[in-house]
Amino acid sequence: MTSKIVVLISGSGSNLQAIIDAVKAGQINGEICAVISNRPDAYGLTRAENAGIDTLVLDHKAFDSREDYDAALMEKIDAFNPDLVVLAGFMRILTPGLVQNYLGRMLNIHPSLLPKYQGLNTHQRALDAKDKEHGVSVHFVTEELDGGPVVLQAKVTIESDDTAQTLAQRVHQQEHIIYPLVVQWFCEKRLTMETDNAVLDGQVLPKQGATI
Ligand SMILES: Nc1nc2c(c(=O)[nH]1)N[C@@H](CN(C=O)c1ccc(C(=O)N[C@@H](CCC(=O)O)C(=O)O)cc1)CN2
Ligand SMILES: NCC(=O)N[C@@H]1O[C@H](COP(=O)([O-])[O-])[C@@H](O)[C@H]1O
Repeated sequence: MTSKIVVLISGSGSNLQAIIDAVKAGQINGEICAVISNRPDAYGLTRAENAGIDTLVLDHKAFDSREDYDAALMEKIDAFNPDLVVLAGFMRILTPGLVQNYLGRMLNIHPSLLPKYQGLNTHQRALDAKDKEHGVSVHFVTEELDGGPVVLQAKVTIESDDTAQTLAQRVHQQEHIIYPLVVQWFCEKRLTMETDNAVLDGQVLPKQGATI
């Protein structure tokens, strides 16, 4: 049975593109039913249109409150009755009501080695802290911002001449490898969220997720 996927974006959509490519290549047994953006200018919308995927813009600026926005967003998402909701650079903090509705079937990709650097501006924060390594985490979405069970991480070494831009570029490369893999695990029904844990092939994953 092909899994139905709705992807939420806010920007360039390079992670969306990686997932589109993996579906097209048969790596992911799923169908991207729709791509929804909170920003009308997101290039990811063009990527979706080029792939023949339905797109929808739900501009958060058109709503009076976060709750009103999320209620409208839920209505749009549920119209596709997805098995999985993928946040691919979706830059809105989601309210508890929406998160509960998709608990265990909503994934996010975050550009840090969680639990380090939840929130924004992660690359510069890692540089400012003079960290030796950085990376990316794919996790289930819970009410706690970037606090959900981690499924998989990938690491990159921070070089002495790195800027936030050069670091982000190397992190992106890892993102495009691990996100399609995690989506594939979910679509193969190998990956679940049980209480506060990510479980792969029946095994509870460690705090930092699986290692590939
Ligand atoms: N309840 C949750 N909502 C979201 C999660 C989550 O784990 N739980 N993950 C984030 C994704 N994210 C980082 O990975 C993230 C996105 C947005 C923000 C943020 O501060 N957004 C601001 C607006 C910023 C902007 O428009 O540029 C806001 O919503 O006011 C922090 C982290 C997705 N949501
Ligand atoms: N807090 C969420 C966050 O910062 N997510 C990050 O936004 C970028 C989206 O790129 P993309 O639009 O090219 O996929 C990615 O680097 C992702 O890790």
